Amino acid sequence: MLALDIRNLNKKYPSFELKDVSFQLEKGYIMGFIGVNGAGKTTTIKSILNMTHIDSGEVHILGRNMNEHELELKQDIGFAFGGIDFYTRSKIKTLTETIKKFYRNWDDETYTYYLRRFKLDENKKIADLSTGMKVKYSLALALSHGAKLLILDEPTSGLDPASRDDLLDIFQELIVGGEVSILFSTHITSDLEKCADYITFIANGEIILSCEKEEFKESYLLLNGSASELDQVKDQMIAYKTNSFGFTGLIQASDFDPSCGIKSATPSLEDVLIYYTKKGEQIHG
Ligand SMILES: Nc1ncnc2c1ncn2[C@@H]1O[C@H](COP(=O)(O)OP(=O)(O)OP(=O)(O)O)[C@@H](O)[C@H]1O
Repeated sequence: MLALDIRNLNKKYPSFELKDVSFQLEKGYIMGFIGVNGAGKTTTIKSILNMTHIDSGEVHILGRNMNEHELELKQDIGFAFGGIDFYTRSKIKTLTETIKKFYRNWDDETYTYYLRRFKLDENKKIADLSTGMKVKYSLALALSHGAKLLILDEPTSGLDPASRDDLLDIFQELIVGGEVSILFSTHITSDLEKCADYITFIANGEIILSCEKEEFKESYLLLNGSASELDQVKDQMIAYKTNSFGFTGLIQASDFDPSCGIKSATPSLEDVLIYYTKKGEQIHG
């Protein structure tokens, strides 16, 4: 069963456009949503959650149409956009009392567990929390009402390395059993190396590739060659940089003929992001 099924989302801003965005997330898995600044991650996430008007397209969550079943579905979705920046003069305790009333399956025990795990003091005011603490508080809320689908926009970006590692452990704990699915956007590719099952990559409002993580990496090759070998592959490469030894660049695996003798290796996710960003340009290293 699909936890998330997004079909042909289109949305136009004056200077940006989501173009036919489609991807699917199988129930019980973690999907990392990657792309550079301004690629359209937040716009896609807001479109999924009906927080922005879309021009066309359909979103199905846990088998139901989001437009037709938004209120029920929001009970099953935990979402977080960075930290909380409203009711900043309230204490955590007071804000939680208000928010929990919206959720049928709110669980005080789970909430207390995450407050402890994130070392959050309920008596602190929102305004007095650090950026990372605000992120942790919004995650504690998202995790405490039995959500079956978590949609998190850059959940790890304000966190220190130990907290980030802990959060990735929590993600992995949550999907055990196959009932919970997670979509999270990030720039931190090491987070994805650690815990994503699937990768969806967006650039300029278009989905470039959405598939299982290893398949994603194997779709590309990192080439290392001498200056004289560059001419053989230059036109097929996504991007490359030259140095005193020759060149390094990214190519679609299907565009590469291994018999040409140029050294190739599977790239890291970071390599794919970096070179794709420079698509069409030549980087002088
Ligand atoms: N309300 C809006 N009105 C007009 N343009 C917008 C609006 N919201 C976003 N945009 C534009 O849409 C583009 C995509 O923005 P979006 O926030 O979706 O990117 P992102 O991939 O989440 O980037 P980042 O990694 O920086 O958060 C940007 O060029 C942005 O300026």
